[in-house]
Amino acid sequence: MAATPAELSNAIAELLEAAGKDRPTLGLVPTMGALHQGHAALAQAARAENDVVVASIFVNPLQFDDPADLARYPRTLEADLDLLGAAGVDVVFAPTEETMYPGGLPLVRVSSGSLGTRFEGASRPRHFDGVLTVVAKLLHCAQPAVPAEYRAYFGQKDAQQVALIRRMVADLNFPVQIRPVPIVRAADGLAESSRNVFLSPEDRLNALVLSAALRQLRDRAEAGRPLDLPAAVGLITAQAGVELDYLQVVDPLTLDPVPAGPEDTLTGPALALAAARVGGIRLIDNMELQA
Ligand SMILES: Nc1ncnc2c1ncn2[C@@H]1O[C@H](COP(=O)(O)OP(=O)(O)OP(=O)(O)O)[C@@H](O)[C@H]1O
Ligand SMILES: CC(C)(CO)[C@@H](O)C(=O)[O-]
Ligand code: BAL
Repeated sequence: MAATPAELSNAIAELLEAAGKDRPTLGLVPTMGALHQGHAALAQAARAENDVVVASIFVNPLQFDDPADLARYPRTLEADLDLLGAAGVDVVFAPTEETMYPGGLPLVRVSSGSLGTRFEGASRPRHFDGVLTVVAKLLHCAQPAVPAEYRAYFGQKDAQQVALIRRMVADLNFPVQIRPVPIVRAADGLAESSRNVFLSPEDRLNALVLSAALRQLRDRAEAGRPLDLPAAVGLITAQAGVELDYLQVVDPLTLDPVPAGPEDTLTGPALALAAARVGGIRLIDNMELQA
Protein backbone atom coordinates (compact mmCIF):
# COMPACT_ATOMS: atom_id res chain seq x y z
CA MET A 1 0.00 0.00 0.00
CA ALA A 2 1.22 3.53 -0.76
CA ALA A 3 0.13 6.42 1.46
CA THR A 4 1.88 9.36 -0.23
CA PRO A 5 2.39 10.45 -3.87
CA ALA A 6 6.15 9.84 -3.49
CA GLU A 7 5.63 6.27 -2.25
CA LEU A 8 3.19 5.67 -5.11
CA SER A 9 5.60 7.04 -7.75
CA ASN A 10 8.44 4.87 -6.45
CA ALA A 11 6.30 1.73 -6.36
CA ILE A 12 5.03 2.35 -9.91
CA ALA A 13 8.53 3.06 -11.25
CA GLU A 14 9.86 -0.21 -9.75
CA LEU A 15 6.97 -2.29 -11.10
CA LEU A 16 7.16 -0.76 -14.59
CA GLU A 17 10.88 -1.43 -14.69
CA ALA A 18 10.33 -5.03 -13.49
CA ALA A 19 7.93 -5.53 -16.43
CA GLY A 20 11.07 -5.50 -18.59
CA LYS A 21 9.45 -3.84 -21.63
CA ASP A 22 10.33 -0.78 -23.74
CA ARG A 23 6.85 0.59 -23.27
CA PRO A 24 4.99 -1.18 -20.44
CA THR A 25 1.34 -0.46 -19.65
CA LEU A 26 -0.11 1.01 -16.46
CA GLY A 27 -3.78 0.95 -15.44
CA LEU A 28 -5.24 3.21 -12.72
CA VAL A 29 -8.56 2.41 -11.00
CA PRO A 30 -9.79 5.36 -8.88
CA THR A 31 -12.37 4.52 -6.19
CA MET A 32 -13.82 5.84 -2.96
CA GLY A 33 -13.66 2.41 -1.29
CA ALA A 34 -16.57 0.36 0.12
CA LEU A 35 -15.82 -1.87 -2.80
CA HIS A 36 -18.25 -4.25 -4.50
CA GLN A 37 -18.47 -6.28 -7.71
CA GLY A 38 -18.67 -3.10 -9.83
CA HIS A 39 -15.24 -2.06 -8.59
CA ALA A 40 -13.95 -5.62 -9.01
CA ALA A 41 -14.94 -5.43 -12.70
CA LEU A 42 -12.88 -2.23 -13.07
CA ALA A 43 -9.86 -3.85 -11.41
CA GLN A 44 -10.24 -7.01 -13.50
CA ALA A 45 -10.47 -4.99 -16.73
CA ALA A 46 -7.32 -3.09 -15.76
CA ARG A 47 -5.56 -6.35 -14.79
CA ALA A 48 -6.43 -7.97 -18.13
CA GLU A 49 -4.98 -5.07 -20.15
CA ASN A 50 -1.93 -3.84 -18.23
CA ASP A 51 1.47 -4.86 -16.91
CA VAL A 52 0.99 -2.82 -13.73
CA VAL A 53 -2.32 -2.02 -11.99
CA VAL A 54 -2.84 0.66 -9.34
CA ALA A 55 -6.10 1.32 -7.47
CA SER A 56 -6.79 4.34 -5.29
CA ILE A 57 -9.11 4.57 -2.31
CA PHE A 58 -9.96 8.10 -1.25
CA VAL A 59 -13.29 9.50 -0.07
CA ASN A 60 -12.98 12.92 -1.64
CA PRO A 61 -14.60 15.63 0.53
CA LEU A 62 -14.51 18.06 -2.38
CA GLN A 63 -17.24 16.21 -4.29
CA PHE A 64 -19.77 16.06 -1.43
CA ASP A 65 -22.14 19.00 -1.08
CA ASP A 66 -23.96 17.26 1.78
CA PRO A 67 -21.83 16.85 4.97
CA ALA A 68 -24.18 14.09 6.24
CA ASP A 69 -23.65 12.11 3.01
CA LEU A 70 -19.86 12.44 3.47
CA ALA A 71 -19.97 11.49 7.16
CA ARG A 72 -21.94 8.29 6.59
CA TYR A 73 -20.15 7.22 3.40
CA PRO A 74 -19.21 3.56 4.10
CA ARG A 75 -15.54 2.90 4.88
CA THR A 76 -14.33 -0.73 4.73
CA LEU A 77 -10.55 -0.55 4.13
CA GLU A 78 -9.59 -4.11 5.18
CA ALA A 79 -12.24 -5.76 3.00
CA ASP A 80 -11.34 -3.37 0.16
CA LEU A 81 -7.68 -4.42 0.27
CA ASP A 82 -8.76 -8.09 0.14
CA LEU A 83 -10.98 -7.47 -2.90
CA LEU A 84 -8.28 -5.53 -4.75
CA GLY A 85 -5.65 -8.18 -3.88
CA ALA A 86 -7.94 -10.92 -5.21
CA ALA A 87 -8.42 -8.93 -8.44
CA GLY A 88 -4.65 -8.81 -8.89
CA VAL A 89 -4.07 -5.11 -8.19
CA ASP A 90 -0.35 -4.44 -7.62
CA VAL A 91 -0.45 -1.24 -5.54
CA VAL A 92 -3.21 0.48 -3.56
CA PHE A 93 -2.89 4.24 -3.07
CA ALA A 94 -4.82 5.16 0.08
CA PRO A 95 -3.86 8.72 1.06
CA THR A 96 -5.32 10.65 3.99
CA GLU A 97 -7.25 13.87 3.46
CA GLU A 98 -4.23 15.77 4.82
CA THR A 99 -1.98 14.12 2.23
CA MET A 100 -4.31 14.90 -0.68
CA TYR A 101 -5.19 18.40 0.49
CA PRO A 102 -2.31 19.67 2.63
CA GLY A 103 -3.19 23.04 4.04
CA GLY A 104 -6.91 22.55 3.43
CA LEU A 105 -9.11 22.29 0.36
CA PRO A 106 -7.49 23.58 -2.85
CA LEU A 107 -7.90 27.14 -4.05
CA VAL A 108 -7.45 26.21 -7.72
CA ARG A 109 -9.89 23.59 -9.03
CA VAL A 110 -10.98 22.07 -12.33
CA SER A 111 -14.25 23.53 -13.63
CA SER A 112 -16.72 21.07 -15.12
CA GLY A 113 -18.46 23.83 -17.12
CA SER A 114 -22.01 23.51 -18.43
CA LEU A 115 -21.79 19.70 -18.66
CA GLY A 116 -21.23 19.64 -14.90
CA THR A 117 -24.36 21.55 -13.91
CA ARG A 118 -26.92 19.18 -15.46
CA PHE A 119 -28.39 15.92 -14.15
CA GLU A 120 -26.18 14.90 -11.19
CA GLY A 121 -24.64 18.37 -11.15
CA ALA A 122 -28.07 20.02 -10.79
CA SER A 123 -28.81 17.94 -7.68
CA ARG A 124 -25.28 18.03 -6.29
CA PRO A 125 -23.89 21.56 -6.78
CA ARG A 126 -20.10 21.65 -7.44
CA HIS A 127 -19.98 17.83 -7.31
CA PHE A 128 -18.26 17.47 -10.69
CA ASP A 129 -15.73 20.24 -10.05
CA GLY A 130 -14.74 18.19 -6.98
CA VAL A 131 -14.64 14.95 -8.97
CA LEU A 132 -12.55 16.43 -11.81
CA THR A 133 -10.16 18.12 -9.38
CA VAL A 134 -9.44 14.91 -7.47
CA VAL A 135 -9.28 12.80 -10.66
CA ALA A 136 -6.75 15.28 -12.10
CA LYS A 137 -4.69 14.95 -8.90
CA LEU A 138 -4.92 11.13 -8.88
CA LEU A 139 -3.96 10.96 -12.57
CA HIS A 140 -0.92 13.14 -11.81
CA CYS A 141 0.02 11.10 -8.72
CA ALA A 142 0.08 7.83 -10.73
CA GLN A 143 1.57 9.36 -13.91
CA PRO A 144 4.39 7.01 -15.00
CA ALA A 145 7.83 8.65 -14.85
CA VAL A 146 9.19 6.34 -17.58
CA PRO A 147 7.79 5.79 -21.12
CA ALA A 148 4.57 3.79 -20.66
CA GLU A 149 0.99 3.48 -21.93
CA TYR A 150 -1.22 5.04 -19.27
CA ARG A 151 -4.90 4.09 -18.91
CA ALA A 152 -7.56 4.92 -16.32
CA TYR A 153 -10.72 2.89 -15.68
CA PHE A 154 -14.12 4.31 -14.76
CA GLY A 155 -17.54 2.67 -14.43
CA GLN A 156 -20.24 3.45 -16.95
CA LYS A 157 -22.64 3.52 -13.99
CA ASP A 158 -21.46 7.11 -13.49
CA ALA A 159 -22.06 7.99 -17.16
CA GLN A 160 -21.93 11.77 -16.66
CA GLN A 161 -18.68 11.39 -14.72
CA VAL A 162 -17.16 9.37 -17.60
CA ALA A 163 -18.31 12.00 -20.14
CA LEU A 164 -16.76 14.79 -18.04
CA ILE A 165 -13.48 12.96 -17.42
CA ARG A 166 -13.17 12.29 -21.17
CA ARG A 167 -13.69 16.01 -21.79
CA MET A 168 -11.14 17.02 -19.13
CA VAL A 169 -8.53 14.66 -20.57
CA ALA A 170 -9.16 15.91 -24.12
CA ASP A 171 -9.57 19.60 -23.25
CA LEU A 172 -6.53 19.74 -20.94
CA ASN A 173 -4.24 17.28 -22.81
CA PHE A 174 -3.82 14.65 -20.12
CA PRO A 175 -1.57 11.86 -21.50
CA VAL A 176 -3.92 9.04 -20.43
CA GLN A 177 -6.55 6.91 -22.16
CA ILE A 178 -9.95 6.69 -20.46
CA ARG A 179 -11.44 3.20 -20.44
CA PRO A 180 -15.15 2.95 -19.51
CA VAL A 181 -16.30 -0.36 -17.98
CA PRO A 182 -19.93 -1.61 -18.35
CA ILE A 183 -22.32 -1.43 -15.39
CA VAL A 184 -22.33 -4.45 -13.07
CA ARG A 185 -25.80 -5.31 -11.76
CA ALA A 186 -26.96 -7.57 -8.95
CA ALA A 187 -29.09 -10.58 -9.93
CA ASP A 188 -32.27 -8.52 -9.29
CA GLY A 189 -31.17 -5.89 -11.83
CA LEU A 190 -30.14 -3.16 -9.36
CA ALA A 191 -26.86 -1.47 -10.37
CA GLU A 192 -24.20 -2.23 -7.76
CA SER A 193 -23.39 0.83 -5.63
CA SER A 194 -21.63 1.43 -2.34
CA ARG A 195 -24.78 3.21 -1.15
CA ASN A 196 -26.99 0.11 -1.68
CA VAL A 197 -26.04 -1.06 1.85
CA PHE A 198 -28.28 1.72 3.19
CA LEU A 199 -31.41 0.32 1.45
CA SER A 200 -33.90 -1.69 3.55
CA PRO A 201 -35.22 -4.88 1.88
CA GLU A 202 -38.41 -2.95 0.98
CA ASP A 203 -36.41 0.02 -0.43
CA ARG A 204 -34.41 -2.39 -2.51
CA LEU A 205 -37.54 -3.94 -4.04
CA ASN A 206 -38.95 -0.46 -4.74
CA ALA A 207 -35.65 0.62 -6.32
CA LEU A 208 -35.95 -2.06 -9.00
CA VAL A 209 -38.41 0.20 -10.85
CA LEU A 210 -35.40 2.30 -11.95
CA SER A 211 -33.74 -0.47 -13.98
CA ALA A 212 -37.19 -1.69 -15.13
CA ALA A 213 -37.97 1.75 -16.64
CA LEU A 214 -34.56 1.83 -18.35
CA ARG A 215 -35.13 -1.67 -19.75
CA GLN A 216 -38.52 -0.53 -21.07
CA LEU A 217 -36.79 2.27 -23.01
CA ARG A 218 -34.02 -0.06 -24.22
CA ASP A 219 -36.53 -2.69 -25.43
CA ARG A 220 -38.60 -0.08 -27.27
CA ALA A 221 -35.47 1.29 -28.96
CA GLU A 222 -34.35 -2.19 -30.01
CA ALA A 223 -37.80 -2.99 -31.41
CA GLY A 224 -37.80 0.26 -33.44
CA ARG A 225 -40.85 1.48 -31.50
CA PRO A 226 -41.37 5.06 -30.24
CA LEU A 227 -39.49 5.53 -26.95
CA ASP A 228 -42.42 7.07 -25.09
CA LEU A 229 -40.31 8.56 -22.31
CA PRO A 230 -43.42 9.86 -20.49
CA ALA A 231 -44.64 6.25 -20.09
CA ALA A 232 -41.28 5.23 -18.55
CA VAL A 233 -41.40 8.29 -16.26
CA GLY A 234 -44.95 7.25 -15.27
CA LEU A 235 -43.73 3.78 -14.32
CA ILE A 236 -41.28 5.29 -11.82
CA THR A 237 -43.55 7.99 -10.41
CA ALA A 238 -46.27 5.39 -9.78
CA GLN A 239 -43.89 3.38 -7.57
CA ALA A 240 -44.43 4.02 -3.85
CA GLY A 241 -41.28 4.88 -1.91
CA VAL A 242 -39.45 6.20 -4.97
CA GLU A 243 -38.95 9.90 -5.63
CA LEU A 244 -37.83 10.44 -9.23
CA ASP A 245 -35.17 13.10 -9.79
CA TYR A 246 -34.77 12.68 -13.54
CA LEU A 247 -35.23 10.20 -16.37
CA GLN A 248 -33.94 11.52 -19.68
CA VAL A 249 -32.77 10.19 -23.05
CA VAL A 250 -29.55 11.91 -24.15
CA ASP A 251 -26.72 11.88 -26.67
CA PRO A 252 -24.00 9.61 -25.16
CA LEU A 253 -21.17 12.15 -25.61
CA THR A 254 -22.73 15.58 -25.15
CA LEU A 255 -25.56 14.44 -22.82
CA ASP A 256 -27.89 16.77 -24.78
CA PRO A 257 -31.49 15.48 -24.66
CA VAL A 258 -32.72 13.68 -27.78
CA PRO A 259 -36.41 13.56 -28.79
CA ALA A 260 -38.06 10.70 -26.90
CA GLY A 261 -41.80 11.43 -26.90
CA PRO A 262 -44.66 9.00 -27.62
CA GLU A 263 -44.06 9.47 -31.38
CA ASP A 264 -40.23 9.58 -31.44
CA THR A 265 -38.17 6.61 -32.59
CA LEU A 266 -34.42 6.59 -32.12
CA THR A 267 -32.18 7.47 -35.08
CA GLY A 268 -28.77 6.67 -33.50
CA PRO A 269 -27.17 5.53 -30.26
CA ALA A 270 -28.47 7.20 -27.10
CA LEU A 271 -28.25 6.87 -23.36
CA ALA A 272 -31.13 6.78 -20.88
CA LEU A 273 -30.07 8.43 -17.60
CA ALA A 274 -31.96 8.09 -14.33
CA ALA A 275 -31.68 9.20 -10.72
CA ALA A 276 -34.10 8.76 -7.84
CA ARG A 277 -34.27 8.84 -4.07
CA VAL A 278 -35.34 5.58 -2.48
CA GLY A 279 -35.78 5.53 1.30
CA GLY A 280 -33.75 8.77 1.41
CA ILE A 281 -30.87 7.22 -0.56
CA ARG A 282 -29.98 8.74 -3.91
CA LEU A 283 -29.46 6.12 -6.62
CA ILE A 284 -28.36 6.56 -10.23
CA ASP A 285 -28.55 4.21 -13.19
CA ASN A 286 -28.39 4.33 -16.98
CA MET A 287 -28.69 2.14 -20.04
CA GLU A 288 -27.43 2.36 -23.62
CA LEU A 289 -30.18 2.51 -26.22
CA GLN A 290 -29.56 1.20 -29.74
CA ALA A 291 -31.89 1.83 -32.67
N1 LIG B 1 -22.17 -1.14 -10.64
C1 LIG B 1 -21.06 -0.65 -11.17
N2 LIG B 1 -20.63 -1.08 -12.36
C2 LIG B 1 -19.50 -0.59 -12.91
N3 LIG B 1 -18.73 0.35 -12.34
C3 LIG B 1 -19.11 0.82 -11.15
C4 LIG B 1 -20.28 0.35 -10.50
N4 LIG B 1 -20.40 1.00 -9.33
C5 LIG B 1 -19.36 1.85 -9.24
N5 LIG B 1 -18.58 1.75 -10.33
C6 LIG B 1 -17.40 2.54 -10.64
O1 LIG B 1 -16.42 2.40 -9.65
C7 LIG B 1 -15.67 3.61 -9.56
C8 LIG B 1 -15.64 4.05 -8.15
O2 LIG B 1 -16.97 4.36 -7.75
P1 LIG B 1 -17.38 4.66 -6.25
O3 LIG B 1 -16.26 4.31 -5.35
O4 LIG B 1 -18.00 6.00 -6.16
O5 LIG B 1 -18.48 3.55 -6.02
P2 LIG B 1 -20.02 3.63 -6.14
O6 LIG B 1 -20.57 2.31 -5.83
O7 LIG B 1 -20.37 4.33 -7.42
O8 LIG B 1 -20.38 4.54 -4.94
P3 LIG B 1 -21.61 5.47 -4.80
O9 LIG B 1 -22.34 4.95 -3.64
O10 LIG B 1 -20.89 6.76 -4.55
O11 LIG B 1 -22.42 5.45 -6.05
C9 LIG B 1 -16.37 4.63 -10.47
O12 LIG B 1 -15.67 4.69 -11.70
C10 LIG B 1 -17.72 4.02 -10.63
O13 LIG B 1 -18.37 4.39 -11.83
C1 LIG C 1 -13.81 8.92 -9.64
C2 LIG C 1 -13.90 9.07 -8.13
C3 LIG C 1 -13.06 7.98 -7.46
C4 LIG C 1 -13.33 10.42 -7.72
O1 LIG C 1 -13.40 10.61 -6.35
C5 LIG C 1 -15.36 8.99 -7.65
O2 LIG C 1 -16.10 10.03 -8.19
C6 LIG C 1 -16.00 7.67 -7.91
O3 LIG C 1 -15.74 6.78 -7.12
O4 LIG C 1 -16.76 7.52 -8.87
N1 BAL D 1 -19.50 7.33 -7.92
C1 BAL D 1 -19.80 8.72 -7.67
C2 BAL D 1 -19.20 9.20 -6.45
C3 BAL D 1 -20.14 9.98 -5.59
O1 BAL D 1 -21.31 9.61 -5.50
O2 BAL D 1 -19.73 10.98 -5.00
